[in-house]
Amino acid sequence: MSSVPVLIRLLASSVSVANRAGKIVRDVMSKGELGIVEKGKDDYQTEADRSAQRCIIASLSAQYPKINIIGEEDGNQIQDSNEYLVMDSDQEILAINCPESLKGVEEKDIVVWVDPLDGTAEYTQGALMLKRDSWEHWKSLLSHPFISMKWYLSLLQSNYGFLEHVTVLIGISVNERPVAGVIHQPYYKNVVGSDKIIGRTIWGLQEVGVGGFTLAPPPDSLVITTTRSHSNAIVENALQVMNAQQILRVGGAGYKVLQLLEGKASIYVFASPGCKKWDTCGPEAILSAAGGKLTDILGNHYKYGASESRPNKTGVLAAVYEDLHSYALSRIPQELKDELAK
Ligand SMILES: Nc1ncnc2c1ncn2[C@@H]1O[C@H](COP(=O)(O)O)[C@@H](O)[C@H]1OP(=O)(O)O
Ligand SMILES: [Mg+2]
Ligand SMILES: [Mg+2]
Ligand SMILES: [Mg+2]
Repeated sequence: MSSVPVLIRLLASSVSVANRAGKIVRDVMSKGELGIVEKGKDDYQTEADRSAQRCIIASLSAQYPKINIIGEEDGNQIQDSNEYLVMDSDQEILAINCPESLKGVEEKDIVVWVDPLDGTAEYTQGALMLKRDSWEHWKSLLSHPFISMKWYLSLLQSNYGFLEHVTVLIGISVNERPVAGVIHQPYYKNVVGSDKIIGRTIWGLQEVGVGGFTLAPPPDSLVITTTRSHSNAIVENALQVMNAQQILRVGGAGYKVLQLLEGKASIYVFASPGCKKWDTCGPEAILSAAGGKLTDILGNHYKYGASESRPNKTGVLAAVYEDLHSYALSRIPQELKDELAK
């Protein structure tokens, strides 16, 4: 076991712990007590964000004490409880042949960025639907004098779908660059034979490739994926200049990169400082392992060293093909770049 290079062991542990974190996310939702805390404008934290982060950080730091692990949520890193410790490792990942360039990486060279729940806005909005799932409740809402049939149906349809946008993100960086990552989707539904399976885990490793899903080419027409809960005038301006056939507005950085990987969207455009290093490290690692590119709106790569500032101040621009990324970059007006870089 110890002959397996630390980077491979860490990725194998990250896959296992992300699965467990996804179960925590679902369990908090089923219990119905979300414990929502407002951190800032349009910025929330729930019990699922806190518990999933405790699980990931406690488990990884117990096994890799010298790695620098940085999580989105504050104040819950140190816990005595062993309740959340996950010491399993994904066997498929453990069997991977480590690329020569990563064999010599030591714990002290690694920075891990953890987003225990990406898409918190969508998670809390999805809860609205699940919590009140009794038919009696929905029937009484329908007869309410101020609720129209149209509003009622759109609420019913949309809120369930939001939960699919939720992901757990673990990004592994070495020398400031993301080299491996995990995106776990706790509410992904799949049917295999007669079994219904909930949740899936996508991984990527530099020079090796990606797994846990089927990589697909981008759509024939230009489809943008972007924020649905953190828009503003500059974000909209950057979308308009792309000349796209379709704009998909979905939650979470992880989910949007998944849409690129699965051929549902051609480019991810977000001209705003809202995303942080833990939002992009894992997704960027997977996207680049698949041959794609994630940068800021100016076309520069973010750095993932432990001392880097957390916000991705100059936005996100990503695609699974280099030429799509270059096209998108060429459409962004200089004034918009200047405005974000200010
Ligand atoms: N203004 C913002 N404030 C807080 N978090 C943001 C903001 N904008 C983006 N994010 C984070 O980036 C992710 C992707 O953004 P969006 O869904 O708007 O495209 C969000 O799910 C959220 O991560 P998180 O849910 O982990 O807090
Ligand atoms: Mg958050
Ligand atoms: Mg996030
Ligand atoms: Mg988060």
